[in-house]
Amino acid sequence: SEGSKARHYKWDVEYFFWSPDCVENVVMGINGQFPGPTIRAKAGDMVVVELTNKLHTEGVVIHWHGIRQFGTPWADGTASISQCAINPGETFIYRFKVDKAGTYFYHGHFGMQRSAGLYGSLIVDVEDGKKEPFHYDGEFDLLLSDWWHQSVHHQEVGLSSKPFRWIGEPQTLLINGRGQYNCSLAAHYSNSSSSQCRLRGREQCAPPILHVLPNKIYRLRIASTTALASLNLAIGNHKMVVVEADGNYVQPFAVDDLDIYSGESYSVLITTNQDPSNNYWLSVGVRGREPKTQQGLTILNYHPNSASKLPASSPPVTPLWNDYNHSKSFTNKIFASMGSPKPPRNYDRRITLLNTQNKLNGYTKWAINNVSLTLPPTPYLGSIKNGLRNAFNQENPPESFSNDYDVMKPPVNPNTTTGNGVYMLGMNTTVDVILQNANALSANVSEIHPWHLHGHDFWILGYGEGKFSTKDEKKLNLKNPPLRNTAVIFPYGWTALRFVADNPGAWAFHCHIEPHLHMGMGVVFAEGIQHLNRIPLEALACGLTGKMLMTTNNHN
Ligand SMILES: O=C1O[C@H]([C@@H](O)CO)C(O)=C1O
Repeated sequence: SEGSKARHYKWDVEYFFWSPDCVENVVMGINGQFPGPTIRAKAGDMVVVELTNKLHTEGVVIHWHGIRQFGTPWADGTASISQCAINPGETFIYRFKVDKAGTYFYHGHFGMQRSAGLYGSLIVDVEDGKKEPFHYDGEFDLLLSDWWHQSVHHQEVGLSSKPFRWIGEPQTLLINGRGQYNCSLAAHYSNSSSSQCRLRGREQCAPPILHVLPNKIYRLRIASTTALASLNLAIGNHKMVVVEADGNYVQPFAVDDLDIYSGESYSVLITTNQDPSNNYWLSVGVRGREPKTQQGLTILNYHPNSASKLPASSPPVTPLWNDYNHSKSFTNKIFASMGSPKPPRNYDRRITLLNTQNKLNGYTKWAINNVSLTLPPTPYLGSIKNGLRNAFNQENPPESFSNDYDVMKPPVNPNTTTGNGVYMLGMNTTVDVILQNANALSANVSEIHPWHLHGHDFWILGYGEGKFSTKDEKKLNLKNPPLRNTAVIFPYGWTALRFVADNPGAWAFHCHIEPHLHMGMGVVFAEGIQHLNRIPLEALACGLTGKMLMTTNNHN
């Protein structure tokens, strides 16, 4: 359309010293900023990011989470899948269209670089002349994350050591990259041992205050790029009306608190109609795992109160970590808004993916249908396009798992295998995925896993308990299922998804918990790569010699 334009960014990715939680550490940031700069564009715009790798000894890529990359699969920013990691000193230009208004973010997608701090917000406004289907007077973007004091290198080595060393729970929860480790903003209200923070407000770890006027409506765009934590967000005295999820409008519904899993985003509307002589807490707490991390806090500051005026009551209490009924009741309120695209009535192929924690020669892994993903050195996009059959396992990974597998018990035989095969999907076919959760290695443990799909949105047709069976099919929602790019599986449960394989490319589908992906918890889908005319050489070959050799050997 006429108003669409290119939004140009020039970014350097580098490590620098920073104090995200008042403790100095090393972060991976962009142009000296942590989190990285916010991208703000309008639907229909072209985003162009000229990314230079200023790390000393590591490659890097950036994934634009929630952007489907129609026609530009090489810009999806997944190392080994859509491109070679960008070498130190090299510049790669990401060029892609943002075709749908919504709340998105971007993050590293090589090793565990997202955990190192490589992330930022990506907000797409409606195109000129169009309106959002709701009104608001102001907006805040809240990017939630979790933070460890141990370096990501240390974490990666621990996870792939024998015996396995788990990363543990985060030290601090961050809101827009800011949290407090050695003090609490709300110590005043509790009899805990932590001391009251004495922030002057200019520190890197000072909370991002939400300055509001009374009797207005604000849109909070909330996205979670946590490495591990499932979160619950609440604002004292204020209801939130959920209007958007993962860049798709939903039927508005009001809640007191909101569960958000890594990889998800929401927009909520709040009305500042409470006693204007007070300020109010915004709290973020851990759910789904036994919390060992203090709530993340900031303040909703009513004008003209001072931002340092403490609220009259203590921060909202996060629901119990294992109150899964609370989580499910929130999830079950999310439906597509009227006028949203509806799913096809039938599917062409159903893939059932069993999620298990396993062992491999004494190492701890996560496996999908007993295959733990290890990415090959050659990006799939190039090896599939060029028919390089030695680049990865050519057999189709398993479509399902054995009928007699008991999802309620630890695996009888915990030994798994590694693999790097690809689910080749027929172009424009309708694919159903049943994500099946199961018991982990220890008895009576089954964890939450948020699954994120690249290159597509999917419809969430339903959630259920225990093992998915054919009688569950009749209960699937084909009427108004929400479109999303991330869906959670609850402990011992299943989640049913449907999408149309209509976007030529190689697409990751994986657990968005960073250490779980590192341990193999993902699969790769590919469709229609033969329909792509030309893949930019710089995505598939590194350095000038790589490009030169690609050109001379390219017989396509
Ligand atoms: O992958 C994981 O490993 C640990 C635990 O299962 C073993 O220490 C944990 O909580 C995970 O999510």
